[in-house]
Amino acid sequence: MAAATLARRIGRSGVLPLCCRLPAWDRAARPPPGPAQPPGLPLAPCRSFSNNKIQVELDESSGVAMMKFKSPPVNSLSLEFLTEFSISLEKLENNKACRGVIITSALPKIFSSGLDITEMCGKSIEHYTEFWRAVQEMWLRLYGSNMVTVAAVNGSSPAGGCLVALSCDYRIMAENPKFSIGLNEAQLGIVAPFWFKDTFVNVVGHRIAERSLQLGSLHPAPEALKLGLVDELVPEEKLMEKAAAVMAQWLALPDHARQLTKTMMRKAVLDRLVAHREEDIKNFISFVSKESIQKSLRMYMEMLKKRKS
Ligand SMILES: CCCCCCCCCC/C=C\CC(=O)SCCNC(=O)CCNC(=O)[C@H](O)C(C)(C)COP(=O)(O)OP(=O)(O)OC[C@H]1O[C@@H](n2cnc3c(N)ncnc32)[C@H](O)[C@@H]1OP(=O)(O)O
Repeated sequence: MAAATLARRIGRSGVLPLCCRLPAWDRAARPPPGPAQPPGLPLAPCRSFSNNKIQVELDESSGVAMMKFKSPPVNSLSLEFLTEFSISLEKLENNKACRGVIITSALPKIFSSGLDITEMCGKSIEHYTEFWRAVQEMWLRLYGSNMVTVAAVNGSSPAGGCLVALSCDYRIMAENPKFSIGLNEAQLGIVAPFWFKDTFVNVVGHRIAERSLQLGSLHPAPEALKLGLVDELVPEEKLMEKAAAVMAQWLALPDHARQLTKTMMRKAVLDRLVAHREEDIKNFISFVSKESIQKSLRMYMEMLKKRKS
C-alpha cells in the first residue's frame, strides 16, 4: 500500500483499520527475495525513507533495513511518533525485499524515553482514545512482524521504550552502566497493561517480571543482561556491527520456518489484545482520567524538570 494511501487510511486516528490488511502474524510466510523471485518483478520502491521522527534505510542486497529514531530530545513516543513508526513498519512489512529490521536511535544516550507523558496529561477522551489505539497498533505491528527484528539499544530505554525493545526478536545493548532499561510504570504511579506484562513475561519469565514490575525497576545494562532482559552487551562502538552479525545469523534460516515458529510463540499474546482492544482502551481512559493519576503524572514531569535544574 502506498504511503500516502496508508497515511490517509490511518488519518487522525493513528490506526490502521484492521479490515485493511491481514495482521502480520496471520500472513503466509513470504518466499525469500532473490533467485526465487520471478525475473523482472519490480521491488517495492522503499529503499530509504524518512519523516520527522524516524529514518529508514533498506539495503536490498542483504534484505536488512536500518530504522533510526530521531525525535529529540528523548525519542518520546508521541501520537505522531507512534503513527510514523507504524507506517514505517507497514512499509517494510509490505516490501518483499525486506526480511529484517534493526531498530536503534539516532540520538546519543537515549533509545526511547517511553510513551510521551504529555499525551496522557490533561487531554480529552477522544485524544486518549486516539493515543492508546496508536500505542496498541505499534505493538501489534512490531510484536507480530514477520520480519526479523533486532533492537540495538544504544541508550536508556524506560517503559514504552523498553516495550519496543522487548517486542523485537533479539536485544543487544551498549554496555554502559549509565544506560538503563525496564518497565518502570509503577514509579510513575501508573500500571503497565496486560500486554506489556505478557511481552515482558515472555522474555524474562514470571518471577523476574513480577518483581521488576512491582518495583518499577530500571535495570542498568549489566543487570539487564543478568536478568535476560537483553540478550547481549557490547561496547557502544561495536553495537551496529554486532546487530548486523546477529541479523545475518537469523536470516540464514528459511523465512517460513522462522516465521511460523515466531507466530506459534507469540500468537496467544497477540490474540489476547486483538480480542480485548476496545476494553483495553476503555481501561486506559478510565485509569488516566482519574485525578489521582493526573496528579502523579504531573508530579513526575515536574520531578524530571527539577532534576535538570
Ligand atoms: C488497571 C490497568 C489499566 C491500564 C492503564 C494503563 C496506564 C498507562 C500505561 C502506560 C504505559 C507506559 C508508560 C510510559 O511509557 S510513561 C514514560 C516513562 N518514561 C520515563 O519514566 C522516562 C522519563 N525520562 C527520563 O528518565 C529522562 O528524561 C531520560 C529519558 C533518562 C533522559 O534524561 P536526560 O537527562 O537526557 O533528559 P531530560 O532533561 O530528563 O529530558 C529532556 C526533556 O524531555 C522531557 N521528557 C523526558 N521523558 C519524557 C517522556 N517520557 N514524555 C514526555 N517528555 C519527556 C523532559 O521532561 C525534558 O523536558 P524539558 O526539556 O524540561 O521541557
